[in-house]
Amino acid sequence: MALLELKDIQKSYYLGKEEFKVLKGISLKFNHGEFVSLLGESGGGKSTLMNIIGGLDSNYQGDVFLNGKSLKHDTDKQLDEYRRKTIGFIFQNFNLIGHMTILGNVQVALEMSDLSHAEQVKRATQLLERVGLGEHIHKHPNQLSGGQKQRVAIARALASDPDIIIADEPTGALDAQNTDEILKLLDEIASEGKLVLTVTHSDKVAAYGTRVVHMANGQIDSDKKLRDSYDKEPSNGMKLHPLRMIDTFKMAFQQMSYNLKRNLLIIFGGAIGIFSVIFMLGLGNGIKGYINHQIYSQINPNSVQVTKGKNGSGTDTSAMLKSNVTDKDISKLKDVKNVKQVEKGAMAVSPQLTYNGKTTQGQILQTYNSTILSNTIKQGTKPTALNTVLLPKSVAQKIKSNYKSLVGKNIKLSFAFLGNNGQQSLMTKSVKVSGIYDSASPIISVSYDTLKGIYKDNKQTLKTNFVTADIKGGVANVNPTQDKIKALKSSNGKKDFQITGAGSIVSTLNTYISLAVNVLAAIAGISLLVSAIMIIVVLYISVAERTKEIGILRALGVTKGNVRGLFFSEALLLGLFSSISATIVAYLIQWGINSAASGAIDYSIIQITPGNAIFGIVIAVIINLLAALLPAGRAAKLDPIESLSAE
Ligand SMILES: Nc1ncnc2c1ncn2[C@@H]1O[C@H](COP(=O)(O)OP(=O)(O)OP(=O)(O)O)[C@@H](O)[C@H]1O
Repeated sequence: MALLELKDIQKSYYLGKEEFKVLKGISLKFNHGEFVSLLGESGGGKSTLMNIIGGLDSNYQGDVFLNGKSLKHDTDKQLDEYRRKTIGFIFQNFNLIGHMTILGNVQVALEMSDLSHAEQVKRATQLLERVGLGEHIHKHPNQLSGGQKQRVAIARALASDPDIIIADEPTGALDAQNTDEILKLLDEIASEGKLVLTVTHSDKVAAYGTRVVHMANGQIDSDKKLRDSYDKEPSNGMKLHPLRMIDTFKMAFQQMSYNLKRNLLIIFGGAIGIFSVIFMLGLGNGIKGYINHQIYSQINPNSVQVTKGKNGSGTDTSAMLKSNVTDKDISKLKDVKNVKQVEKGAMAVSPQLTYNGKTTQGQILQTYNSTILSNTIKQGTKPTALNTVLLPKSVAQKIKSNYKSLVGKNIKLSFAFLGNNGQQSLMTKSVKVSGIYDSASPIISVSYDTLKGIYKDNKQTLKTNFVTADIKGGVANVNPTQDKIKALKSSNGKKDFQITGAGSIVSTLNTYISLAVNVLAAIAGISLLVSAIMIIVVLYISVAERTKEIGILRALGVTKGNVRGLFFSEALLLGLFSSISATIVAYLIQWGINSAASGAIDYSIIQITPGNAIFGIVIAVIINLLAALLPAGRAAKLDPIESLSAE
């Protein structure tokens, strides 16, 4: 059985609907150890035939058999494997990869083998030594002469130990001396049992082989044996596979370092967008944290006020005044998970304080509860004793400039109330100042029993306008518990428990801050869109620049998927580098700003969480991979023959 057999190969090119028949029925058989020269007029279809034999072109009629097995119905992947294992290409214009050293150019074919990196380097070096380039292995192709370049191409073609070497005008660009040396090498390769197929215009080259095949008019018009072919079986070849992911990463990294300046600029551009997003999120955390810190240093976050009635939300006091929380409601609230205790509360509006003939108006009179932090009481104590009052500092100052001395003094407290008969009248009581607390909210506070007593004195009953629920555990429990309370049905069977007081304002405030921060981060995110477009453009340019390289890699048996992977790896690396550098810079700037601001505010105003950094990195990688979709797809679809002929 012949190593390679062509049966009635026909091939036409079409210009519009017009058919140009190039190959009109070629049948040939080739064996191991042959050095065949294919001669014929220019444009006669020699390269076309070689592309078919080499598995670069599968669009033809007739059949090619390798060891009796037809290639005709092979899939793209099988043809990739065929090129990888069976074919070694040598081109007239060398087709070396410019950004790799010549060692790299040979080694790239071995990346698809099972050899370790050290073994690959060893084999590539040996092959380069064999073609006489042992001293030049670290040079780049542009530092070599034409003859030297062609010897690199020969070493590369031999790297994967293929059975067939296809050399399309291997000496076309060389002088006489180099031609002789290359021919000698090709003959040596045939003598090792490989089939060497050369396309040539030169009779001298043709005379060097074991057989000359001549083509005319798309057919074989002569097939002459010049001497015996070499009677040697070739070695078993090596185990080969498509590029592995790590290899595509390595190649993408090499390519990036070759175009270092350009890639650094792209990384910088991408990093600006990621930095803005991470930094905005960190600033948002800081501002939210700072505001909460300020508020929670004055009120107890784990204590929430609950009232009843649709309009009782927020600080709507008139609605709160009408609200009446029943004992049944209170027992329901006590049953809510994480509610530690429930305190009754009541309130009145427009309280007046008279001391030494001087009257001051306050805003709200409220029963003392745990929303007031005891550490904000700077003078005196809580108003737990009957008929005592706790004053906010702002109100106390209005009564007496030396407000601290008010503690222990008796003061007249009066406030309006809506009587049982619907009439508004005034209640008055002399109370003792128990203490003064430091708060932004001007609430005058007495105990529930004190207020109840005043009502009783006036023959009125005190309604429980609200209750204070103490929530167990950390601040994190507050919001979920508030939600559970809001979802409860009250004694009238409706869902009308409301959260009031500062706690509800804090959570509303937090929602607004988060919203504002997310809007800012989204605006910063627009720069990510710009960087995505930049990546698309850069990768398209990269595909255009590397068209020839893609052709070379495909000829070596690199699959379409590998080519796609190369560009995805490049995009992924760009995304990782830009987002990691953006994260580092964001943390550095956070450190700088927080240290600089530490004198003015005792709080870290920028708080980038690990979650923010991971979010930035993941977003960058996703955006870059999405941006790579089109260019990578385009690169994978490139036709290897057209790519090889790209300038
Ligand atoms: N992609 C293509 N589309 C259309 N026509 C093509 C294409 N490739 C080759 N041809 C035509 O097919 C014919 C054979 O080309 P081919 O390159 O195989 O010839 P050749 O014998 O190798 O020529 P040369 O000795 O000059 O290299 C030429 O007329 C060429 O113009």
